[in-house]
Amino acid sequence: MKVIGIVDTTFARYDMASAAMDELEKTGTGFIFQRYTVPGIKDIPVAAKILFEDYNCDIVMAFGMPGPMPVDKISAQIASTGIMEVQLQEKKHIIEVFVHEDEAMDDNELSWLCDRRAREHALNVYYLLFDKEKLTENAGMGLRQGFPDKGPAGSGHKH
Ligand SMILES: Cc1nc2c(=O)[nH]c(=O)nc-2n(C[C@H](O)[C@H](O)[C@H](O)CO)c1C
Repeated sequence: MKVIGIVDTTFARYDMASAAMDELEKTGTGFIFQRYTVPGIKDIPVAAKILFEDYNCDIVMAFGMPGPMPVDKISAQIASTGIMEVQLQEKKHIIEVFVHEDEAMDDNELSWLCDRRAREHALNVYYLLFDKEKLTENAGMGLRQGFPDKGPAGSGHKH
């Protein structure tokens, strides 16, 4: 039985964690969740570390929403750096699912984007845990989580 850690924030304006857990439950079995909600993105790294060390998580999904102000962008950079550090310390993945509030033009698009990105990254987590070859099949395919995929570049050059 694998343990999937879920960290999310009260700062975010959409419940991405519930969307991801719903998607994972539709996709397969063989895992349980440990959820840990913190105030904001800078609180995520230590929450993820606690989930790995005290709750035996095998992988963590980290959901956060940086706001639109320069101070929020700096907070996102700090949070990401901390998340990287925890991944290297623990030798385990943290899939960072951040939606910047200014990626969307209005609240409707924001909620749509959050839901899509959370669900698509939930599938990535499932594959990382149970079916790694599935991701290799899609290597170089220009996949995006949320907005439409970009697809592979060109068709002329083959290795
Ligand atoms: C400026 C700022 N911006 C954000 C943000 O854009 N998104 C977010 O989730 N949290 C933000 N926070 C809160 C911090 O991440 C953190 O929760 C507090 O500093 C308490 O440790 C802060 C302080």
